[in-house]
Amino acid sequence: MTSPILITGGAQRLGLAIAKDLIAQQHEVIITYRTKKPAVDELKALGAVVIQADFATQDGITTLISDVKSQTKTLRAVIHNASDWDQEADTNDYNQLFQKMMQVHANTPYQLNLALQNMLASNDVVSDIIHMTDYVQIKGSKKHIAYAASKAALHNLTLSFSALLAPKVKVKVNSIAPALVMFNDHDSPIYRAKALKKSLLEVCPGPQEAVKAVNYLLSSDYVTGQTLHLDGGRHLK
Ligand SMILES: NC(=O)C1=CN([C@@H]2O[C@H](COP(=O)(O)OP(=O)(O)OC[C@H]3O[C@@H](n4cnc5c(N)ncnc54)[C@H](OP(=O)(O)O)[C@@H]3O)[C@@H](O)[C@H]2O)C=CC1
Ligand SMILES: Nc1nc2c(c(=O)[nH]1)N=C([C@H](O)[C@@H](O)CO)CN2
Repeated sequence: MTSPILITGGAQRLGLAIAKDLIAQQHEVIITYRTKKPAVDELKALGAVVIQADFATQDGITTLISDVKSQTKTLRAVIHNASDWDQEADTNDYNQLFQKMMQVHANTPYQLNLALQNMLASNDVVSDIIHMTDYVQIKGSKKHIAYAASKAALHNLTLSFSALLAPKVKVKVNSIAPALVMFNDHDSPIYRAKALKKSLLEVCPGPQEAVKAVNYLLSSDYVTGQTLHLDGGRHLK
């Protein structure tokens, strides 16, 4: 019996690339999406289960948990990918910004992991939780302060849940910490040139770099409580 892999925020960019790759490997995939996009119908046509969910509210989290439980009794993995990259310059309501960042990047993975842990434990073989964090978990970010703090909190969940879910239940829990992996369409040429210079390799690898990292962690029998840094050597520059 194969158990599905749950990916939050799977309707675009890294989450979509990961979902398509896992479907191509014959995994059952469940994705959540906040805003309906053509990719949602594309994934459904490929056999994925697609669930609309906005984690901004407690009801959104609670409903998603219930929806997943109505879909399956077991899980092979949960990939916490859903994220907003918000910055302080875009608001003067810092309380709302901080709450929003913590809600999507820390509170949601925290509650989903606790609610779904038994489904992960019921999988025939070892299972995985993957937290998509960020390079800035180790150094902060002066332009995305609340975002960086929430990603650091998410990484701390990796440490706590890896200890909680082993050895009694065999669930590996790891962070994937990208730096610049995929530009946004609106990124200007000046921004792109500046961002590339921040790493040693000075490249933007694209979403397949995250796909490869996910597949490595899923294939591992011994990595847990770790961070896979996808940063092009930025930490040494
Ligand atoms: N791209 C990169 O270079 C980097 C990415 N990362 C991390 O990797 C992961 C994937 O990155 P990327 O693909 O660029 O992510 P995106 O910015 O494309 O966001 C992924 C999805 O998250 C969804 N989402 C945002 N907020 C919520 C919410 N409250 N409830 C439900 N869904 C929500 C978005 O939905 P909607 O479509 O409705 O907006 C979006 O589709 C993220 O966690 C990101 O922080 C880290 C460093 C670099
Ligand atoms: N949810 C998102 N988080 C992040 C994104 C993104 O597009 N969506 N992008 C980045 C940058 O690539 C940054 O790592 C380099 O400038 C960070 N987080």
